[in-house]
Amino acid sequence: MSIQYEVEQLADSYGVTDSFPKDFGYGEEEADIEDSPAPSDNKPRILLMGLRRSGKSSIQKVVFHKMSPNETLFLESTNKIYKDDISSSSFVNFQIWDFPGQVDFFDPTFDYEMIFRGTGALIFVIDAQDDYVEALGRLHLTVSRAYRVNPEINFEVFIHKVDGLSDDHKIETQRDIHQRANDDLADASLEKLHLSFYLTSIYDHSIFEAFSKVVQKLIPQLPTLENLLNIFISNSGIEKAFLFDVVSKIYIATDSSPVDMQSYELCCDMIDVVIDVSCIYGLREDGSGSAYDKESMAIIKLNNTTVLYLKEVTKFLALVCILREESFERKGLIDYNFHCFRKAIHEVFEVGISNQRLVGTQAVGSPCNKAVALNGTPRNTV
Ligand SMILES: Nc1nc2c(ncn2[C@@H]2O[C@H](COP(=O)(O)OP(=O)(O)OP(=O)(O)O)[C@@H](O)[C@H]2O)c(=O)[nH]1
Repeated sequence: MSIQYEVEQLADSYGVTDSFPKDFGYGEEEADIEDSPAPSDNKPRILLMGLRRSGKSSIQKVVFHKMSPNETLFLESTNKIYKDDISSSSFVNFQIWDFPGQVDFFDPTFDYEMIFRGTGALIFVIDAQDDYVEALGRLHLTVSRAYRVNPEINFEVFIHKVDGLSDDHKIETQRDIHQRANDDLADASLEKLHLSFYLTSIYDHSIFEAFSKVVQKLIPQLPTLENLLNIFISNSGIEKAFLFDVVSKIYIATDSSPVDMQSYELCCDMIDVVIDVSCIYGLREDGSGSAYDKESMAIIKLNNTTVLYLKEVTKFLALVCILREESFERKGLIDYNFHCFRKAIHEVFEVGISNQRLVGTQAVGSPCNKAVALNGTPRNTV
């Protein structure tokens, strides 16, 4: 049971003391106070850009609005910037701006400096099933403009719709796009501008994985979360643990062992099952109540001696673990360690929230604005 000590040490390193309030209710007023720390337009943003029909709106709808991939076939073309504030339902307190296909940087009504200044990440979507030469030109123009305004932005390139490509074709497309995009940057003496590439599709979990990585880069507490997860799993005999944003199923942190897609998919499926069952049988007779609350927990034993263990951490976050049946015999220890882990997570975000308040007066576009504000644990004090 050494975890408690180590967890407390970590929390202490964040300046947490025992006198911190420990009531983490889910009352509506509490949520209101923390959910609206700034006027919505000032929230850090993630931009979705790319050519027409590359799949931007589909990505946003599938990841954050539970739209089924097939329904995206009927999405209409976006013709103005669509600002989606997901902070009321998600841990990550940011806005996603979905741009219409062609953004004209020379249009005087388009204030791109203002937009890029408050941006944490710019996702550029390239349709891998289409000829991507034009998209590469657009990518270069967009990232070079954005970089000049705000070099702190994370530039992420989604090579999208790869469900239609064979495995060899996927690798070849990624290599080619990577090479050409970086050559264009080198020609413009922009070697310092770093692009990250992901192969994505809305028809599998790759889009959630890619979005997880994009969001993780914007979470300042990530190293602490990873440390806490490492301590938790090594003291509990757990093989893999993910900290999930329940609503979007993006994982905001995991322990440092490598992520394999199958484990991630298994945990995503578990969240779906738990929420679906809870929606059907967990609400009160008059339909009130919540499908996910403090009591939410589930254990699923698979027929291959694997156990899945899910528990609520905060209003928006759940811990989902994969472990062997033998390790689950020490369930008491796991539950106790989880209790310490949960407490530490709350404390980490308490500190995050108080720090946010301190820097809250800083202007949009200042370096600290790159990190997204987080919907940690709502509290009743301002
Ligand atoms: N095969 C496949 N099709 C996709 C994928 N993502 C999106 N699509 C399809 O691509 C088409 C265009 O998607 P949209 O999301 O409307 O594209 P957009 O980039 O928002 O388009 P604009 O609003 O015109 O800029 C739709 O028919 C989607 O169903 C994917 O991962 N795989």
